[in-house]
Amino acid sequence: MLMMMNPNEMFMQFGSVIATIIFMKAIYEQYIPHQWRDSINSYLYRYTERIVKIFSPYNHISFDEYEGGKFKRSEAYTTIETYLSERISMKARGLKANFVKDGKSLVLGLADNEEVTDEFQGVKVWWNSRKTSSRSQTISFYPGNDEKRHYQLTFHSRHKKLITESYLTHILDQGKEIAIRRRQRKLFTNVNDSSSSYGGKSTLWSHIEFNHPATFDTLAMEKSKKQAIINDIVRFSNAKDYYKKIGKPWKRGYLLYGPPGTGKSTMIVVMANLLGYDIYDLELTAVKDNTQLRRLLIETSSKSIIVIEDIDCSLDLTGQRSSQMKEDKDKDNEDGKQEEEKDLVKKKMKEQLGEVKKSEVTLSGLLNFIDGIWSACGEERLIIFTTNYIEKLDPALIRKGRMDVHIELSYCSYEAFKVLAWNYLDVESHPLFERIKRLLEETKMTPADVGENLMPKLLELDVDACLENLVRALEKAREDDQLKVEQEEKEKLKAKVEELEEDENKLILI
Ligand SMILES: Nc1ncnc2c1ncn2[C@@H]1O[C@H](COP(=O)(O)OP(=O)(O)OP(=O)(O)O)[C@@H](O)[C@H]1O
Ligand SMILES: [Mg+2]
Repeated sequence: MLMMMNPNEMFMQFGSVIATIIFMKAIYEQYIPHQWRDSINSYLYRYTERIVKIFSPYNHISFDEYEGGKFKRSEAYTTIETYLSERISMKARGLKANFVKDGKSLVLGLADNEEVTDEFQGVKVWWNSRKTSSRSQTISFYPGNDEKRHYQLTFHSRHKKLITESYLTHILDQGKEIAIRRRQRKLFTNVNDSSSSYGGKSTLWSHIEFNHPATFDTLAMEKSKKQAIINDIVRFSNAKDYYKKIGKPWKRGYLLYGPPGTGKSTMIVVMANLLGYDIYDLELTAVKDNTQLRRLLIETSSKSIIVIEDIDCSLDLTGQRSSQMKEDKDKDNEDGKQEEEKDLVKKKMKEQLGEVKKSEVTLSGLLNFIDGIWSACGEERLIIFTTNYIEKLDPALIRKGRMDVHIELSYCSYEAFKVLAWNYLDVESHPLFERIKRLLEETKMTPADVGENLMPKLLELDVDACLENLVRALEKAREDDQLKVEQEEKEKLKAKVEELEEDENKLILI
């Protein structure tokens, strides 16, 4: 019939069909009560959908919001919700906003009955967020519809293998990663009685929310060295199968060493921020004994960094195995004695403050903690030691397999200074940079001190004043170094003279 009509007639016919549909819709919305319309709509939708499905070349997979009745939210649904909200909801017209757990940030997701497309290896798929409501049979405190939500994935049946074997795994992995990045991270520290509880269980760790702004971009360090560290930790965090293949626990040790104020603690923070890990700051002197040390390790969660700062003066571990080696070294290293006294004073002060209970943690307990049988409990963990004196540490403590990567954080180089100049003053070049470069080559100044000298002292930012302030500080440090060298020369000369006088006296006596 259609073939015989001329375009005008066809247009007229088409127009009258549309007018009839609009008229029927108006009658329907006018006279059918609202609460019936929902159920009629869902019946209509369900039956049309069934008919469409029979003839359609497309497959569908549904992911219900709840599994096992109404009580347990499906993990797959939550992960897909996270994936869609981060990856593709921006393409959708209808969005809804939810708070994430910490109640601080809003997350946008797909509004109900919204459709959005995604692409995977060149294949297009469609995601629908569906809400169906049915009169609830159960007695509920909140009479009304028993709303059920689900996501529906639609794809062409010729891509069934790719979607079911790769795409679904891909979005679940991505969704989990996004969730970890979004979760509120924690900073744990050990307490020596299980008074605190976490997740409803008593634990030896107490925690606070961890929000530290430092990133690898703000860390003052040579670019190549920084990139090598980033590659190493990112490779580690993606190496679950690799560690399984080589039969090793999925953990990696880092020893950060260098003078005070060179960024060891900052490095720990930027590593945790990059990987989205929690930090367990382990104060060894507060650990009663090896058993408690093992318990602390067992209670740490995966995707975390276990930190022992200043390992050289945490416990008297170094004296337990290499006393002979230490004595030899101290003999010909006078300032070793002063350091020794300094550490002893530090420890005595802590004991007086009652901080240092007599801890019975032994070196072997610690060695096993890091790379023994116990170290295999839990996975995806970094263990980081920091120290100002690497030479004091027992070789067994820092061998490969325990401390796999040794990273020296040292005095500020010119390249590191430029990172700080950008962080503090938003400048990438300046006439004073050449002078500062030369001074940094002649003088040792830690990034902490460089940063402090760059910090604007006035309300408004005066870049020249800040850089001039740093130049003055570097020149003063250079003078102090020269004075110190002259002083040491004088000491040596004086000691030499005394030695000669002694020999002369001996000669006279003979
Ligand atoms: N390389 C760096 N990049 C950026 N900031 C740094 C760097 N090194 C030190 N700082 C700054 O100096 C301060 C001290 O740094 P940090 O605590 O990391 O030093 P540290 O090496 O851990 O010192 P210590 O050995 O005394 O514990 C921090 O506020 C940090 O912002
Ligand atoms: Mg530190």
